[in-house]
Amino acid sequence: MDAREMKVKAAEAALAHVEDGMRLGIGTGSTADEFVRLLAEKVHGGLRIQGVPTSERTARLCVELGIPLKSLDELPELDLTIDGADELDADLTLVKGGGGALLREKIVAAASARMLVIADESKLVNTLGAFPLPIEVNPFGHKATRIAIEKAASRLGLSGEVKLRRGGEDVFTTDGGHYIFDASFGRIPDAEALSGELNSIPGVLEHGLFIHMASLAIIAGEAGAWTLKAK
Ligand SMILES: O=C[C@H](O)[C@H](O)[C@H](O)COP(=O)(O)O
Repeated sequence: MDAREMKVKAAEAALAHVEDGMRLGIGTGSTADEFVRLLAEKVHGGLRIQGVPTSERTARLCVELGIPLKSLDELPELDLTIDGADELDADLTLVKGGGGALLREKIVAAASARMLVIADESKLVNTLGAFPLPIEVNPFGHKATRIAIEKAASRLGLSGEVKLRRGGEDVFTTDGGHYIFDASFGRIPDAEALSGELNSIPGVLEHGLFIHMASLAIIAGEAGAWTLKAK
């Protein structure tokens, strides 16, 4: 089974958690896209849901496939969000933002009663940090913000390149018009401490560590899909 087939397996298993009438946060990325495609089939078969997309990319795919959408302002309380991750550990702490959608993803997940993560087994790690941590920042003063991020990391004994994400020739900008730094700190032994340090920097809008947000993960591997529950 290749990575794409595993993503489809995880997405299929996630569909079992979607109930008629739900207000559903819809994630971003290649795994979330597989979920959207399967969800669209259910919607065409009569399932009634209202979706809130976590990015313009997901919104476009949902519209193309006929999934009814609302904005989070129209539907500020959600039953369930289903989203992918770049990394997750056994405590269901996540690294997200590889696709640049982390701020909206975190806002939508925080507005949801439950967050369900779907991933292929390559995303499950013992310690987070092999995937560079995305940090969304205000373009204003972003160089000063980078220095503040490096200093904050060094207070925790972390170091590594903090690189401004580019999209081709240009600086990558998020749906909200912000920049992203990808921080290669290596292993993150204390995600809560790093989160606290990053959140105290004024130019940081959000970081990709999702802590105590997901209640369940569906991981797909060669042997099929299995679930991991938050402790
Ligand atoms: O910003 C993007 C999101 O956090 C994605 O959910 C994450 O990057 C995982 O994406 P994929 O399913 O493509 O690996």
